[in-house]
Amino acid sequence: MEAAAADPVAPPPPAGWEEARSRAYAVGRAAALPVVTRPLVDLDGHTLAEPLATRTPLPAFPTASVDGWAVRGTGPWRIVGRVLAGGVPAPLTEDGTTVEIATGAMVPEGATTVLRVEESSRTPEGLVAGTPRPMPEWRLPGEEAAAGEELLPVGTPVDPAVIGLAASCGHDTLRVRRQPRAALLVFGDELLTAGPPGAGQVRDALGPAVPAWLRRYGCAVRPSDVVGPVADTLSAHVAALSAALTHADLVCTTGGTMHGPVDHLHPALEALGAEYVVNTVAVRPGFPMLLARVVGADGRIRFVAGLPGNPQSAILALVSLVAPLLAGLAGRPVPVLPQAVLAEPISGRGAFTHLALVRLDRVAGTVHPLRHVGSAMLRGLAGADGFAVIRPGVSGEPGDRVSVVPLPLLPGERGS
Ligand SMILES: Nc1nc2c(c(=O)[nH]1)N[C@H]1C(S)=C(S)[C@@H](COP(=O)(O)OP(=O)(O)OC[C@H]3O[C@@H](n4cnc5c(N)ncnc54)[C@H](O)[C@@H]3O)O[C@H]1N2
Ligand code: MOO
Repeated sequence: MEAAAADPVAPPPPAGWEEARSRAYAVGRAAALPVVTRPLVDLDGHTLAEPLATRTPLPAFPTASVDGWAVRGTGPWRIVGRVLAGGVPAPLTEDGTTVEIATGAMVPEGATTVLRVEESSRTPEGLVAGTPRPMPEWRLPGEEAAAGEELLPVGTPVDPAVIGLAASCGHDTLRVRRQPRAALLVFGDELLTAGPPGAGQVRDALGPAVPAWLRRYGCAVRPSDVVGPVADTLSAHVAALSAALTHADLVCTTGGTMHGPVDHLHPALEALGAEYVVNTVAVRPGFPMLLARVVGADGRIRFVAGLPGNPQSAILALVSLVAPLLAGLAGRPVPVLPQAVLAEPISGRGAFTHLALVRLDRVAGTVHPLRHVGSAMLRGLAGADGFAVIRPGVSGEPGDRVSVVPLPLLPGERGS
């Protein structure tokens, strides 16, 4: 029997959507960005490259938690001084004495308790009287953390809460992964870059939008890193990609992912010696999305994410492939998708995963499919919180728990 000859033009089978995400994360993790030292003010959005440990016990000294009187022995007490926050007080050496103390001040050695100012009174002789509460009114050293204790693991995203904690632990700088640098090349020289569409021309909707999404995923994108429309020739595509790859860790491209007469992305990747990580994904919409890896002459690894030209499909490729890639590059854990309950049916897409635009009802914890969700449309996306994942072979029924791929929205957007 003769073996069937391989069809030289047959496309590779598409990767499953989950598999594509795992591969994108794994190649990013294997090429994690270099570790740098940054001052606290520049840390927001970075990722810890070392565990966050406290340099001292927290608190570092016995700290009064109320304004009042640090007393020794039983009262009434004779006033021998005052302790304000910021210094080391002299010890209280004699029973029956007290010092006035401010919240946050170091409790003097020898003090037996602290009496709240509003629960104290003065005797006619000018002594302090009152009944201290049974619970201590000061914080003990190490109550929150012991010296050297690890508070957050490697891979933790740095947010304002983490920055505040790092400062309270005595850090001036932290070791973090360098922020990824991204570039965008818009393919399709028929696109309009200003004014209303018409007469066969559409506005470039991705050149203005994709950099903003990339910044929300933590990338640095300079205005000069956004280039296009690139001329519809192979040489222009190769030149634009080569230039962008010299400084970007990730180059996103839009359009040209298929094999039409002016689709030059695949031949350009071949010319650059890129290897596919993912070449088409069994997902609707967004099927032609791709991710490729380019190893430079210097050994540095860069990535090209090919976002399909249909605008909603391009964003779908961002949330599907680029988000896990960036998590890997930053050394973060695999992104875990939140779940929600479907409020209305959503059809399946046969053997493909269906990513359906949904709005989240934050009170009910349900997701609702939107209208105007064609892959060439952006109207649905502008009201969406993310995409419900309808797995291959099934349809989504009301009451089903489904994973939701979130859009990287900020607080206050979509009414949250
Ligand atoms: N024979 C086939 N043709 C197509 C298939 C297929 O399976 N067989 N798949 C379709 C799917 S699905 C998609 S998605 C697109 C992907 O095409 P490309 O990535 O090659 O993109 P283009 O052909 O350049 O453009 C597609 C579409 O999107 C518009 N576009 C492109 N860039 C932008 C932009 N920056 N802003 C707004 N709109 C943009 C462009 O005008 C086209 O209408 O291929 C299908 N074809
Ligand atoms: O996958 Mo295309 O993105 O369906 O329009």
